[in-house]
Amino acid sequence: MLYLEDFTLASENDEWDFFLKQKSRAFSDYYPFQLFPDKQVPTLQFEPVTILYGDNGSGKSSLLNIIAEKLGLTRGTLYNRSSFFEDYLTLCDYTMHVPLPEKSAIMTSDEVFNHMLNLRALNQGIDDKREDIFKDYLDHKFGDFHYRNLDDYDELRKTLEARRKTQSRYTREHLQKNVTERSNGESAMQFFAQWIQDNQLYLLDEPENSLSPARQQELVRLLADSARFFGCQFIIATHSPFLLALKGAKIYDLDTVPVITKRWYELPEVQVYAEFFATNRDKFN
Ligand SMILES: Nc1ncnc2c1ncn2[C@@H]1O[C@H](COP(=O)(O)OP(=O)(O)OP(=O)(O)O)[C@@H](O)[C@H]1O
Repeated sequence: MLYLEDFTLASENDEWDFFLKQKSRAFSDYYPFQLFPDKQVPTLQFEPVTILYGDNGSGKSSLLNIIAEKLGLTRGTLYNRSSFFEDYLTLCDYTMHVPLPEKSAIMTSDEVFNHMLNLRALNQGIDDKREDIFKDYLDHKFGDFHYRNLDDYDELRKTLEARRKTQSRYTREHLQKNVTERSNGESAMQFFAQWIQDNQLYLLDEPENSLSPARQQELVRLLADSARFFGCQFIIATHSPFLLALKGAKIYDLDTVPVITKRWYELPEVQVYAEFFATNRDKFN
């Protein structure tokens, strides 16, 4: 599905005009101004899956964030805009094919990381509570309790229960189970599987982070199916050879001047992997 048809960054002339109108010159950092003119980025024409490729610092994340902020996409963590970000956005333009679905969002590694921290905090809370329940069990099992009147009924009930049950059974029955423990990669994959909904536009910034090669391939299947069968559009910044090889994806190479589209096997990073495995082929026999 196509929601966002194209996106045009501020032109070099727009950037110059903007600076000529500035009264103050007291800034040393004009980000994201001055990042893209030298790269000669054309109007980006999107497909159901479009990938932004480039070396570290080539501007993939910046481009994703500019698109996300211009479109007003939802994001799970705060984005710290620089002083000139808003001015820059006014100089960008885009075409929507159909109105933007309302749950469309950008996802960066911060969101995945937060998800993992939340799971851990939840389990930590449960673990802390377990200590309280252990203590409660021992107090009731071995405490010197005397029933006096109806106000003590609750304590009596707990005392009888503690004397009847083993510590582990008592704890189990009073405690919510820990959220299933997962590795970082498993949690990240679970996050994507839960987070991606039908018929939305998603911008993903290096979603391969913390995923093993096998899980990256699982993510590729999820993204391919979501785009093909469930009405999603994706714009992805990535270094992952598996994601770069996503079937039918259009890839913009931000390292080439002017920026052009390439096939996945033409990309230098993919060729590095190919050469490495070709050089070491004898070790696999
Ligand atoms: N908030 C910011 N303020 C100033 N400069 C920034 C800011 N964010 C990024 N930059 C600069 O913009 C350039 C592009 O960075 P960006 O993070 O977009 O690259 P990237 O291609 O996503 O890199 P990577 O693959 O390492 O994630 C870099 O030189 C970076 O230092």
